[in-house]
Amino acid sequence: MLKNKIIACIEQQTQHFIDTQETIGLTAREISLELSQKRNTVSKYLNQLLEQGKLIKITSRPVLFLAKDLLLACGYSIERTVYESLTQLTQQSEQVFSKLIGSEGSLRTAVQQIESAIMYPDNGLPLILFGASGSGKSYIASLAHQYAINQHCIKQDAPLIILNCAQYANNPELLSSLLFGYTKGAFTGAEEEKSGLLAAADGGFLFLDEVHRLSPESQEKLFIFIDKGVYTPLGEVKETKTAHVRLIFATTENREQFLLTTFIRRIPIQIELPELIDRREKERLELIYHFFKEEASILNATISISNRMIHVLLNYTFKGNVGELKNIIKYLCALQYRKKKNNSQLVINTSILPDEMYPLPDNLDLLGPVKNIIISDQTNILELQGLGTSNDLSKIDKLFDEIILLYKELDHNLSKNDFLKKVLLKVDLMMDSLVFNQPNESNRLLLQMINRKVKTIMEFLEDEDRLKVFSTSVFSISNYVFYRMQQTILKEESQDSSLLGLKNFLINNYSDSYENARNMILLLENKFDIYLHSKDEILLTFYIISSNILHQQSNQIKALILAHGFATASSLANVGNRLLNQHIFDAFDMSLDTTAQEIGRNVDDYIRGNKICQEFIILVDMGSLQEIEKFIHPNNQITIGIINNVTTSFVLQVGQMIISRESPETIINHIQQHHTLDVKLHLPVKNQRKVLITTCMTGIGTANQIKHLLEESLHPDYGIEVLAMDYHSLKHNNIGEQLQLTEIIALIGTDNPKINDVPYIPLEKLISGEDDVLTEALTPLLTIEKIEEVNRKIIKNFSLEKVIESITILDSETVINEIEEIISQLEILFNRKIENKIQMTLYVHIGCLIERLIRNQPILGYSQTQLEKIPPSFFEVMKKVLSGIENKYSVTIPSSELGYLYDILYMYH
Ligand SMILES: Nc1ncnc2c1ncn2[C@@H]1O[C@H](COP(=O)(O)OP(=O)(O)OP(=O)(O)O)[C@@H](O)[C@H]1O
Repeated sequence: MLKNKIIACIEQQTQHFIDTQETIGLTAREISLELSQKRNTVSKYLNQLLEQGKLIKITSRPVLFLAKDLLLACGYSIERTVYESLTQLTQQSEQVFSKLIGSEGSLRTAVQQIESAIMYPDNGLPLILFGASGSGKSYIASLAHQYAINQHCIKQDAPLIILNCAQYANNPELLSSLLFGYTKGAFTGAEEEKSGLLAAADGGFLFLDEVHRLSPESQEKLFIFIDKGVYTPLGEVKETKTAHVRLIFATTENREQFLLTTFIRRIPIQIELPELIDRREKERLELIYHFFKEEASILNATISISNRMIHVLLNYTFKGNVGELKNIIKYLCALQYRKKKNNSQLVINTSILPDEMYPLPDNLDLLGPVKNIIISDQTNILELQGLGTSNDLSKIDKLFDEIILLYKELDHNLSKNDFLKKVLLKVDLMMDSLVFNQPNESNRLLLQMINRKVKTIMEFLEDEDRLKVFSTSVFSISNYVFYRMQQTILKEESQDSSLLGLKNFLINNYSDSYENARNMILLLENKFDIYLHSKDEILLTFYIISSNILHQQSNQIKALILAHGFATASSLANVGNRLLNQHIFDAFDMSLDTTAQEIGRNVDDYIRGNKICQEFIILVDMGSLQEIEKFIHPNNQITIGIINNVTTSFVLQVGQMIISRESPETIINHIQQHHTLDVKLHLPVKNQRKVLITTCMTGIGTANQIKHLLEESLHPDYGIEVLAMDYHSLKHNNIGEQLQLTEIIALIGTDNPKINDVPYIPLEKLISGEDDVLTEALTPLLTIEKIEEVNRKIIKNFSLEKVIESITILDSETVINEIEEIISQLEILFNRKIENKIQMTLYVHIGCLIERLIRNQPILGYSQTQLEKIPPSFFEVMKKVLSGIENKYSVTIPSSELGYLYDILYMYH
């Protein structure tokens, strides 16, 4: 058949081309002459073969055809069917590492190191790859071999011999004989001489995987080979052998673990491959798309993958790294391939994931409705990732040109104010158009990733007190970065003097905004590996001016929109701010399953982090109001109005009232009168009762005693209440009605029930006079003189006698003497001086302990595993020291109580 003849002819000539780089016999005309066929007929078949992917076409003059599979087999990297020139084809093939995803990212240094190792005269340098299973060691070794061929460092047919040392780990002799070969009679069964893998790899590469499994003897033999290029087969006594072998080692262990230091020192190029999860998100996404594309090509099918599935694959920690990711994708495709009907797509969604990948991440709802990404063997992955060229880029360039034109009019026809107004309007419009021109579904993942990172950058700037973080601005800047990332070729920087002039104008007039834009750009470039221009610097400066995100004083109420769904709240806030022409609204976008606690915490952080505002209005969507109320920190010195509605018209209505400088109380009252909506008003702490809490594990009676001691130390005019509370209720966060709308100043007791954000003062610290927590807690409420007065009274009222008297019904003097005796015995038996503060703790603790045991209420909660860690000798000593108490009060001290005493003596301080 003519078609086969044409193929055979082209294959022959392609081989000739590979060997000699000559292009004879590769044109349609030459083939038709060779086969004595009409040129038209040959051309028709050539085009068919091209469409079937068997040939590639070089559209130079004359047009050439080459056999694709043969080129691939000989190490050419073929990514297209049509090339403009042979140079383009060969250049691409020289870039062997372009096939390695991440070669321009996380593996960039690795690739540079490998290239240097290979090009090193005369025989290259040995190198070792450190990396977890599946991180790409074998793949990189094969690419290194290919690279060496393409660079003509080794011959076209030079071998790549691979040996996994782990397979022979239990038989080091066999491994050594395999590697170095052996002589006849070297060991039983060695009936004739056999050359080893070093000899087989002569002229090429030997890749030793899991090299840490090589015995120290073999490692030593190898390093002699590295040094001198000679080795001795097993059983050989006289002669050494030589070979020219380039060595690549790999191991999953870290370098110190198994390798001889003498050996590792011989390997100058040492390369660490990162774990998959530590690579950039963009790179992980590219790997996912790449492996699906590979499957699409192998199975000759189109694959439809849900965005959720991509999200899961993107965020799952694969212990087997890239290799495992590839296997999972292969498994999923194979599974669906079996079910595939003629010509239908393979549908890949999370329902078919293997059991070990459950539970799925809980933020899947952030992705919005399920959308599918379609991949075939023709898919351009860069475009799929949104990294292809885009017209929106020109939007930025166009805007910039307009700004330059306006700038040229500045001081002639335009005042500074008018110039700024016009430019800000244009910048706002462009930012809006970027935000509202939402990307397609496959790009949404990328946008979400960018959004997260931009947020981190903005939060960093906020921590440095430079900017305020608003979801709205995070979202706008993310969109900006997203569109900026779509450029593959950068438009040349304009050398226009107006650009420099404009930059200076901003530096002179808006230095803060300009500085912030510059800082932001540095961070963005770093985080996203993109290069941003002076134009970006200028546009972002205008954006910062316009969105008013610099930290400055303002007495306007702030409004926060909280809504479920990706960017729902941000979009509403953007609309509100734009239409009202002021930055009033900030936004929190929440996924559907965000817990009440998280919502509360976010809002509380936002409010407390916002140093410039004392009054807030929060608009929430259905069902979030109660939770927010619950989690707002009681110490806030602010007024918050919460409204359960987030429609656009409502956002505008509230915004109008804020612009009219209505107070939150008025806004909430107005809404209550005119709408049937759930609303809440949270008043500042100024108006709340200030409370000190006392508590004791032994019971409310003791807590009451401590309360009295405290009350004696606080003048009633100070307006500070003391409340005795049950320890166990506090521990279970059961704060109770009586503490609502109160400000808890501090908690004093014998053990910390750990209430969020409430400072705890151990009783013994009050006794020893070492406490400064109370002073700190009282500072915002009392003058220095009054605090000193309180401290003086506390020293008097919290003497050891008085405290022991209040924690036990027994005679305090006797108890103190008994504990004193215990402490001095402990000092002798443990041969250590017990510090003062530990002594105080022991007085309070043992006092309570005696009281508890008499009441038959010992603490039993000490964990068994912890108990097992305590040396038995400790129990023996304690039993002895405490036997007096056990006998006198007829009680038995359980091990768990001894456990707490152990903690006091050895852990607490
Ligand atoms: N950066 C990458 N780009 C494209 N494919 C990759 C990349 N890294 C690894 N792979 C693919 O992942 C699979 C696993 O990689 P490889 O076998 O090289 O890992 P390894 O580190 O040698 O694993 P092991 O230690 O388990 O032998 C291979 O099929 C390889 O082609």
